[in-house]
Amino acid sequence: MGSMKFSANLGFLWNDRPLPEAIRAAKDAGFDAVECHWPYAVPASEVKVALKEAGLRMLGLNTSRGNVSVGENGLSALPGREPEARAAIDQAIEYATEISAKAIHVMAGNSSGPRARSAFIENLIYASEKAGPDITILIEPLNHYNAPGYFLSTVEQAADIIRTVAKPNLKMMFDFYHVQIMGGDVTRRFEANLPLIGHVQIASVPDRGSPDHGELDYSFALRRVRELGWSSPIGAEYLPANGAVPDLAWLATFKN
Ligand SMILES: O=C(O)C(O)C(=O)CO
Ligand SMILES: [Mg+2]
Repeated sequence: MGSMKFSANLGFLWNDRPLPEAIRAAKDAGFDAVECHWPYAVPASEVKVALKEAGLRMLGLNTSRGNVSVGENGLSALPGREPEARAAIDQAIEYATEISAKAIHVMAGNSSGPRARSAFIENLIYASEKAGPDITILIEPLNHYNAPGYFLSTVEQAADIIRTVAKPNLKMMFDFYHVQIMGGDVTRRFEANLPLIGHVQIASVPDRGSPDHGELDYSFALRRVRELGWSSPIGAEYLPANGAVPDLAWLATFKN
C-alpha cells in the first residue's frame, strides 16, 4: 500500500508496560505515531519526555469514563452530569496540551433520547471551544456488542451531531471495526463522511485482532482510504493474540 502510516494504540498494544515504555516499544516496532486511551495515572511530563526521545507524536487520548466499576463509559451524554463531564474534558485538554497531543476523544456514555443528545451537544460545544484550534475533538460510534447502551453507535448519528455542533475542530473517529459491525458498507460510508472524519482506526472483525484476517479486507479498504487522500497515520487498535505483545507481520505488508 506504499507510504501508509500507522499509529500504535497503546490502550491495547504493549498495555502491560508503563506508558513511556510502550511508546519506546512502538517506536522500535516501526510505528509512525502513538495514541492511547486513559493516560492519567502517568504524569504528563514523563509521557512528554518519552515522546520526545522516540520522536513520535501522541495522536489522541480519551476523556475519563467516569465510574468504571458501575459500568460507566463516558459522561458527556449523561443529562445532569455536566459538571463531571466538563471536569473530564478539562483534564483531557490539560493533559493533551502538555504532551502536544493532536486529538481528544470525548466519550459519550450510556444513554439515549433527546435529553442525552442535548447534553452531548452542549458538552461538545464546550470542549471544541475550550480546546482551541490546535486540538481536534473526536466522537466515536461504538458497536453494540463491545459497548451496549452507548449513546453513539452509528456513523450517521455522529455526522448529525457534528453538523449540529458546527465547530471546525469537532470530527468523527472512524473505527472500521465498529463501523463494519454496525452495518458495514465501510468504504462507501468512509467516503460519504470524509470531510467530517478526524482519525481512522482498524482491527479485524469479528475478533478485534490484527488487521490481516477476518471478514473485512483491509488491503482493499485501506487502499481506498489512501486513494481518497487520507495521509495521517491509521490507528492500530487491536487486541494482540498473545497478550500485550502484538503480532506485527501485517505492519510491514501494509506499509509497503
Ligand atoms: O473502543 C474503541 O474503539 C475506542 O477507540 C475507545 O476510545 C475506547 O472505547
Ligand atoms: Mg476505536
